[in-house]
This record gives sequence, structure tokens and C-alpha cells, in this order.
Amino acid sequence: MTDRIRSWTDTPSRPHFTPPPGAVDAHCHVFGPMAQFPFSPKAKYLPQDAGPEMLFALRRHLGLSRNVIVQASCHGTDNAATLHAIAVSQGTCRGVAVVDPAIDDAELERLHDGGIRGVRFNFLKRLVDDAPKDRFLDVAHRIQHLGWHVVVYFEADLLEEMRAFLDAIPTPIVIDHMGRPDVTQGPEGPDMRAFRRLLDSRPDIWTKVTCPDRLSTIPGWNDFAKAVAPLVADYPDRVLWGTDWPHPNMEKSIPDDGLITDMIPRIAPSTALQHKLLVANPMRLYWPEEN
Ligand SMILES: O=C(O)c1cc(C(=O)O)oc(=O)c1
Repeated sequence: MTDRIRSWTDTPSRPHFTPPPGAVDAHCHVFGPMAQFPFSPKAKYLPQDAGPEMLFALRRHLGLSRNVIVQASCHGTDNAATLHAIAVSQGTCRGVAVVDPAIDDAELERLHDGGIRGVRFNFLKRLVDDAPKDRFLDVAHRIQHLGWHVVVYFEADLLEEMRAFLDAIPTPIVIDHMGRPDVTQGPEGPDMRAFRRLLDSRPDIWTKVTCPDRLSTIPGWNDFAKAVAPLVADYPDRVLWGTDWPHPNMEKSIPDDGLITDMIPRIAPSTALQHKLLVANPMRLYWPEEN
């Protein structure tokens, strides 16, 4: 690997939208700092440092209160950077880990004590070398007693193939970025219809209505807003929102976090929906003891 890449801006615009008190950014990452937390030898990208202080500065700028830090693929199965960010957050962060399926129960307990509340299974070939479904299922059974959930990242063309695996997961499931539908097809397009069938198949599948910058094909992201708003309206208790900062792999088209935050009222137009999306739902999943 050559130069370390930068996929975020230091000067995001200030959003017009004011998030409600206690709003959670339920999908973001930290990168390094590398000197303290080296990247995985298997990492598919080598980013510049984007540690917790930068994340907290962005959070203040956007008017958000808490973060759920999702272990980024560049850190492999060593969750030290994520745990560090949670540890210095004074209770304002929780996390989702990526684990080696051979992990033992004592290590899972240690992750729980460090603020981890879920494991992520990543099926994107450009991000990971392998995704062993049988071993992932074993992990899913072993985290059940901790009250954790499973976060799954896959692309729309894999959805049908994923169904048997998802059906067998015994914990709640959160789908990253809606399984990356083609939003240009619109809210009634085949990708969104297939995704709704998945959500309808069991009541404990949640999704992150995230990443207009990744999924939209047009400036202004109208296709994303149009395709996603009906999903938020129809599944208001099972949706989560996040910035996706520091936007892994988006170095060629760095998104503005202010504009990402301004997508919220476009997909969740009422204050009631905004409160569910930003406060009630993520709190139920990540800080259940406060409910
Ligand atoms: O689409 C991506 O490139 C991407 C990568 C990662 C990661 O590297 O963990 O996480 C995401 O949520 C999205």
C-alpha cells in the first residue's frame, strides 16, 4: 500500500437542521491514530488518522450528543482503536466490534465492559478477504446472552443469497446502509421492494438509513431522499441514522457532513420521526439501561 488516504473534510458546513437533544450518530468510525493503533496487515485502504478528538469536534459542530463507533475494516479484528475512543468518551460512545470467530467468551466479556454492544459481519469483497457464514453464525449464538445484536454489511445483489443466513441469526440484526439499494430505481424499485420484504420477514431487523453520498448518483441527493423517506415512514421504530464519518474510501468525492446532517429532515420530516430516528431508536439498541 502507498500513500495514506484522506476521505473527510476538516471544514464541513454547519447544518441548517438542529438535531434534538440527545441525538445519536449511530454509524461512524475512527481511524487510528496509527502510531498507537496500527492498521491491519489485511487492510484494503490505509487512511490518515481520524481519532476520537476529531470525531467529538465534528459531533459538536453538527449538534449531536452521542456516537456509535463501528469498527472499520482497516483495523481488522483488533478493536483497540474503537475501544480507546469509547473509553475517552465519558459514556457518550458505544461500539460495534469486528471479531475473529475464534474469539473466546472472556474476550467477548471484555469487549462488553469496554462498551461494545454488537458485532459486525462484513460481506463486501472489496473490504474483506473472507466472510465465513457458518463461523459468523456461531459468533451470533455466543453473543446472544450479552444482549448484543449483529450488524451486517452487504450489497443489494447479495440480498437473496443472504436470506438463509439472516434467518438463522438469533439476535436482532441491523443492516448497514440498507444493504446498498440502487436508489435511482425509486421507492418502489426492485431493490427497495426486496429490502422491504426482508424487513417484513421478522420484526427485529433494523436498518441504517445512511450514506446518501455513497448511494446517490446526483448532486443534492434527491434520489436518495425520495427512495428512503417512505422507508423511514413505514418502519419508524427500526431505523438508525449516522454520518459514516470519516467516510472510508470516499476520498474521490469527499462528502460534507453538514449536508449529510441536513438529509435528516428530508427523510424524517416530522419531529416525532426525527426523535425516533435520532434518539429513541439508537438509545433502545445501544443504551438500553437508560430507557
Ligand atoms: O463502503 C465502504 O467502503 C465502507 C467501508 C467501511 C469499513 O471499512 O469498515 O465501513 C462502511 O460503513 C462503509
